[in-house]
Amino acid sequence: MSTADANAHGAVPDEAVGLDVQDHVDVAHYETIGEPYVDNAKMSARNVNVYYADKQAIMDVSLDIGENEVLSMIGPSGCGKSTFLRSLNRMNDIIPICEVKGDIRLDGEDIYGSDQDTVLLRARVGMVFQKPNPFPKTIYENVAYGPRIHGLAHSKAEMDEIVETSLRRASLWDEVKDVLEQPGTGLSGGQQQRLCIARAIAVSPEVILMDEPCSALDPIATARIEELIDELKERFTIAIVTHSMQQAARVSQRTAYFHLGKLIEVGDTKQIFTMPRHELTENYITGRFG
Ligand SMILES: Nc1ncnc2c1ncn2[C@@H]1O[C@H](COP(=O)(O)OP(=O)(O)OP(=O)(O)O)[C@@H](O)[C@H]1O
Repeated sequence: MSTADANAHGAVPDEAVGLDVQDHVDVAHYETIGEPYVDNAKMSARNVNVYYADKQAIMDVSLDIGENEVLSMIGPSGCGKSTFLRSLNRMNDIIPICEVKGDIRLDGEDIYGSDQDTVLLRARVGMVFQKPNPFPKTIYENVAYGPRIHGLAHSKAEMDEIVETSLRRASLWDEVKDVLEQPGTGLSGGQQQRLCIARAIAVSPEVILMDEPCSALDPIATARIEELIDELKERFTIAIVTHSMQQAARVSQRTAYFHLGKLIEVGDTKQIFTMPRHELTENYITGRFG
């Protein structure tokens, strides 16, 4: 029996599953259960290890994100979901003590290669954060900023077109088309988050990373973002970190469960939530810890 099978069949000690003792599970040698790889990978991570100085936050994670899929990443607080997500567009580079090891590819191209331009990479792999963070500029300028620095528009008409298309795709155009010169910060929280999504879309990304994009929003604003995610996957590949299992179940096709820096289980979202194979996954989704 492999380590993975042993884990799946209850080799995790009983005392490892309580609310207060999850930190004591020694996950370092666990193998991922499920299928981390897909045929149509847009991004692929292999043997990724991430450190903050001496502390290891991600342990040997291998995972694909399939083209035009929504992959959700779930797990207890501190399990490394955001750290892994940030590795996918080199946002961790801005944390001096953070070191990423392993291989991460976008369309087969090594994103940590010495010739990679991180500004261009972050346009191709955009990010939406937990707290809506519009620039202190007009609604129009929030969306136009990225296309301008990347030279994507050659005239005012072209820029107008990009701004309108991005706001339409972010499902915000009808609400703001008459107030484009007003500050983005004056919008409601949900509108601000859709503005941030429009800003990410405006530079024509291929992948959008979302780090708990709804955690600061009310249920109605959350529902709108979830609908939007469903529409966006027609054009983009999306990876989302969420604390809401209902949200993961609603928006994603595949779900990855992390625990103490390890990718414990990954698979079809329905299977993860109805028939988890690993005891740690089951304990988390049934609310025994998290
Ligand atoms: N900038 C940092 N410096 C040092 N340690 C960090 C830093 N960011 C995260 N960590 C540590 O790395 C580990 C993983 O953190 P991370 O934020 O990735 O987890 P998470 O699963 O996203 O947590 P949460 O659900 O609470 O947001 C934690 O132990 C955390 O304390």
